[in-house]
Amino acid sequence: MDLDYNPLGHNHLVNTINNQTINQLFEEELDSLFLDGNSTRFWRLFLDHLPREQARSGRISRESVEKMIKASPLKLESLTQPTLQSSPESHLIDASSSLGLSVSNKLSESLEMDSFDFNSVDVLAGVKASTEFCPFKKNINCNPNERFPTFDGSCNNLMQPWLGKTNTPYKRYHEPAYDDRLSVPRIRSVLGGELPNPRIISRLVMSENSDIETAISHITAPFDDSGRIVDCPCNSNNPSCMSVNFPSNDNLLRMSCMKFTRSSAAFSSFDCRLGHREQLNLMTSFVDGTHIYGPSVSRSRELRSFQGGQMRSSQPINGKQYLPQAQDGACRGTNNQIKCFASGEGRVNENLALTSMHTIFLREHNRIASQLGRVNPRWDDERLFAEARKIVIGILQHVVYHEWLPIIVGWNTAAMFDLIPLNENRYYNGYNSNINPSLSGEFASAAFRFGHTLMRSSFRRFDANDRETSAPLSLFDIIFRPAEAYNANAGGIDAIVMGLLNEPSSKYDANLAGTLQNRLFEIRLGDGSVIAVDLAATNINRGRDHGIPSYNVMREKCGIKRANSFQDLQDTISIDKINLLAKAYKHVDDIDLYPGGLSETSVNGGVVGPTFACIIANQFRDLKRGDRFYFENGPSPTAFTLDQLNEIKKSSMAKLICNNFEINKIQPNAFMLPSQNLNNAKISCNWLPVMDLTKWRE
Ligand code: HEM
Ligand SMILES: [Ca+2]
Repeated sequence: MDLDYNPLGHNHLVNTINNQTINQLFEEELDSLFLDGNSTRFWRLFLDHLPREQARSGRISRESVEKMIKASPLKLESLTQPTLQSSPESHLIDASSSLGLSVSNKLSESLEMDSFDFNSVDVLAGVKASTEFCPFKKNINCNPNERFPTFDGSCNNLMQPWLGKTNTPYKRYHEPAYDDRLSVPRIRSVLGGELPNPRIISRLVMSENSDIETAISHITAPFDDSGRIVDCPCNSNNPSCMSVNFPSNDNLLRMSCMKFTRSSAAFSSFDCRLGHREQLNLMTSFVDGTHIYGPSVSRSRELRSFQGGQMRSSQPINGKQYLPQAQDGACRGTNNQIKCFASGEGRVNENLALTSMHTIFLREHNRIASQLGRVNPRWDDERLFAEARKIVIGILQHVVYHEWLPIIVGWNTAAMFDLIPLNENRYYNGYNSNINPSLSGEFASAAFRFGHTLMRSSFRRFDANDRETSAPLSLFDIIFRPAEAYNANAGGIDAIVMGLLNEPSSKYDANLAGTLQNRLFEIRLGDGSVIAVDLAATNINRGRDHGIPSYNVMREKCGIKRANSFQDLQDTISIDKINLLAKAYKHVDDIDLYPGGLSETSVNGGVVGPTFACIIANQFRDLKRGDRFYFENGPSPTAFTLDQLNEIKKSSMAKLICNNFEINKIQPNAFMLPSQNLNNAKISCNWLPVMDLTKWRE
């Protein structure tokens, strides 16, 4: 089922609202919003930094604004994503977008709109904030012949160069479900009263169960995406805070409440139309290796060695190539001896399994750059780096579309959604500049978080000959704790990768590992009290914060019959799980998308259930058709030659691991467990096709 949502329907009524009125409203809101003197000044400084037609008196430089931001009383560090720092740019967008939301509220009041009437939100969407209050930079100059994608994703789409760029709003597959249609989180039950507390849902529906998948290797789990959060104290009245109260009899996590900060606000469109609150994607949306190379030119430069096209690396144990060590330690329990790792993505130390995925791609980049250097001895560092990056992005896309997605959404869905790469000697001609490649809220805030249920609570480690090197690691011990990467006797990162290959993932279900539900980012205080995060409750709360539609709404959007009762869910959810949902929720329409989707039975031949498969498949189709640099595109001056494309199509996750680890035998499909029968039995690495880089000789 194709998902489509166009927020701009009826905007003829807007003609009554002219630019001057809008500007005046923005000015008034600016003055009234931040009553205490300091913050008024603070936000004014932000807004002064916006592109203005008339210079404001007392205007200050960008550097001063950045200094102000650094010194600001806002705490940028977040509890749930300690390494994600918001940039001045995203603060700016938050500030002006919040202003836009207040103006939207004022306008709907003054025009006596009924904010529950969908048309009135449409009317707002027809009104644009004037450029001085619109933070998105629109005058991006692109070079259409540039062969390499930008680091921040801009200029991928030459007609709308900001599509898919860092610091741009998410899109939606369905209209948002905010309680006031604009920005108030979805917390109202359809029966009146409040939706059930996310922690209670988490405990009733999502508590740990240790079932494992029988076919899927643990290596499916560590793929990650984007986002941001600011810190928020419990029970705060600040409208940005949405703490989750904990029941006093909670025996798994004794805490009065879980802190939770709403994601920053963003205008939902680049021309800053008023209307619903949107969220901001800090990373590019494309499958473009941002996690390897960083989301900006400056970050990419920090990660490069500037010799032979190589990325910086370290060799802490046994001469093995590791990610470079980070200067600042955001890792828990880190002291001077135990260094965190650095990569293109702040969350690289989140857990060691994720760190190990980053390590695979770092090694592959450097291996390819070295080989290219031998093929083209005249290429300088810059050229080698850029070409190796382009190849690595191609390999990443090939692995994701050819091997990984068909396992996640099932081969049939993948084929139906045009996700499967073509056979060799053919270019793909499905690129369409009208497709918006941005990530959708339903995808990022619910469906793609399915990975959380695949995480197991322990990780075994093996050497190249499948002998266990050391005792298993607990998930708890590897979250922001890189110490075991440096344990040479246990085989370091390499042994963790071998473990992921040989061990099943946790089952696809509504249950999350106990560490994720009750002990994530746990801090024990001197007085014996505990602060921790429940990731299940967080995901539910995040969905409400973002106005993500309920499970039933998205089910229907995906072409599955809308359920009128809990019993009606039987077409996608087994009875025992329906019973759990019915215990937690009063009405079938109340079920949040995240636990609803995770309760579904997996699609045939896939991991996720039908609703998440639909959201994920739509998203990856948009990411393919909307990506001018999608590796199979061509022929064009920016594309691979057919010979080169054929080489990229030889790549596989298994070969990536063979290329970069001491390993003799591996299952050809690394995302599936090795089998005894011929399907996926381990074979010698030498039997896997080898990419021939001489096809890049110039
Ligand atoms: C030990 C493993 C993992 C941990 C500890 C972890 C933790 C987290 C946390 C704390 C958040 C932010 C929640 C919020 O405040 O809204 C998050 C978001 C997310 N996670 Fe994970 N995660 C893990 C693995 C995964 C995996 C394997 C996947 C996917 C395959 C995944 C996909 C996502 C996505 C898509 C988001 C939303 C990002 C955004 O839009 O901001 N995570 N995760
Ligand atoms: Ca599970």
